[in-house]
Amino acid sequence: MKATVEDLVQTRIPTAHGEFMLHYFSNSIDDKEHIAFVKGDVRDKEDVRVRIHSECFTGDVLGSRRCDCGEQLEMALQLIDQAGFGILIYLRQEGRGIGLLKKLQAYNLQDQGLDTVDANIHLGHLADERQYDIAALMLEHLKVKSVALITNNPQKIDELTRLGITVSKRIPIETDVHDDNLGYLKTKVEKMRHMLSMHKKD
Ligand SMILES: Nc1nc2c(ncn2[C@@H]2O[C@H](COP(=O)(O)OP(=O)(O)OP(=O)(O)O)[C@@H](O)[C@H]2O)c(=O)[nH]1
Ligand SMILES: [Zn+2]
Repeated sequence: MKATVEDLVQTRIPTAHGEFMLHYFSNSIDDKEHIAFVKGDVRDKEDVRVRIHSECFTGDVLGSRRCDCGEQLEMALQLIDQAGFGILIYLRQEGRGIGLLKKLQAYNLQDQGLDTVDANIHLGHLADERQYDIAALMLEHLKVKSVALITNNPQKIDELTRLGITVSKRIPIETDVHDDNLGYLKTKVEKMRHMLSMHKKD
């Protein structure tokens, strides 16, 4: 049976990047609270700026410098605001799908010398367990014609395309490289094919 999503509540959220409508979705795949944060009118539009952001409690909420998530979240909202319309999909796939507990254990393994990929594998997981079916269904529901995807990750483009979404463009989202995130970003480039230029800020 085909998976489904249901747009249960829409509510207005004013932000530093203008006013958004928060769409709370339920779905037939998991019991998590996935969100589409929509600015302006996206219906039947081409090249809609879309960020598919995976939950990162440490980066998004606590401002951890181990990763680039918090900065990317802010940048994505800015990019959407600049266009006047767009969507931030917030998927509850903490720790690339392995959950917060395992991600924190993986951090401790990384402090012992493993990289992000090997730490996941050491814990019995794949390097990346995320799925994008729910995001694709949300985009279908919002009637977006084509997507300018805000990402450095080619796998996200491949997966969305496989799921029937037209990705017309890619918009890079690069944050500053510093000592705390250098290893993490290098592993993304070397092992996960991320398109990052790795400019270090002096
Ligand atoms: N397992 C694990 N997950 C991590 C780690 N660091 C960050 N994450 C999670 O990674 C997810 C973000 O994915 P990233 O690989 O940083 O970036 P991406 O979303 O694939 O790519 P972009 O679209 O270019 O940002 C979030 O769910 C974070 O919680 C880590 O060391 N181990
Ligand atoms: Zn993060």
